[in-house]
Amino acid sequence: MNPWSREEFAARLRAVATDRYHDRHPFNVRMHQGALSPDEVRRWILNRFHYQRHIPVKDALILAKLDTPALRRAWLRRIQDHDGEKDGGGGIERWLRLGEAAGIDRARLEGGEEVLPGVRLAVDGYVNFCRLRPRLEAVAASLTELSAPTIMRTRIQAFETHYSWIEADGLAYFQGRIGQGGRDSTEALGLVLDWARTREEQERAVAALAFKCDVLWSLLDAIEAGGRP
Ligand SMILES: O=C(O)c1cc(C(=O)O)c2c(n1)C(=O)C(=O)c1cc(C(=O)O)[nH]c1-2
Repeated sequence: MNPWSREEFAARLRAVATDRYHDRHPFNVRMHQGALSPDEVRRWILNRFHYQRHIPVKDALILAKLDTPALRRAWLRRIQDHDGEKDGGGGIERWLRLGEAAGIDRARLEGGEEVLPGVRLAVDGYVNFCRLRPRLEAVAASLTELSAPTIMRTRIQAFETHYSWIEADGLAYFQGRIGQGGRDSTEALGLVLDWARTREEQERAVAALAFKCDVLWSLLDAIEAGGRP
C-alpha cells in the first residue's frame, strides 16, 4: 500500500488526537461544567500527580532512543520542564502547588497512597510502551498534546469560574503547559512526519496515538469510579 501524503498523514494524526481525546470523557466534561465536588477535584489532582511524576521518566526512556545531539538536546528540555533546573522549579513542583492550593498537603501527594489501581496500570502502560516501542511510536504517543493547549485554556477558565475555592496561584501549572504543550507537539509532529516513511509505519504511529488516548481515557475512568469503600 502506498504511504499517505504528508498532509493526509498529519490530518489522520490530528483527527485521532481530537476525536479520542479525554476532553470528551464524562468526568472531564463534568469538571469543566463545574459539577465536581471538592472531593472529586482533589481525587483528580492526587491521581493525576501519579501521571505527572512519570512523564519525565518516560521522556528519559525516549531520550535514550535518540541518536543525535540535537534530538537529545530538544528532548532533554521536556525533562527539565517537569523537573526544573533546580529544586523548587518545574512542572512537578507546580503540580504540588496546585495540590496545596486545593487543600492537599504535599506529603499526601508525594506519598501516593491514594493513587487508584486503574491509574497505576494506565501510567505503567504508558511508561512501558515508551520503554519497549521504537522511537517513532513512543514520540507519536506524545501527540495527544496537539489537543493539550485547548484543554488547558478551557480548564483554567473552568477552575476560575467554578472552583474559586482553589487559590489562583495553583493554576500556574496549566498556564505553563499552554506554551510548552504547543511547542512540544509541533516538534513531535515534525519528527513523526519525517520518520514514518512507509504506510505501515504511518499506521503504527496512528495506532500509538490511539493507544495514548486510551491511557488518558482509562485514567479518568478509574478516577470517576472512585476509591475503595
Ligand atoms: O491535563 C491534560 O489534559 C494533559 C494532557 C496531556 C496529554 O495530552 O498527553 C499531557 C498533560 N496534561 C501534561 O500536563 C503533560 O505534561 C504531558 C506530557 C505529555 C506527553 O505525553 O509527553 N502529555 C501531557
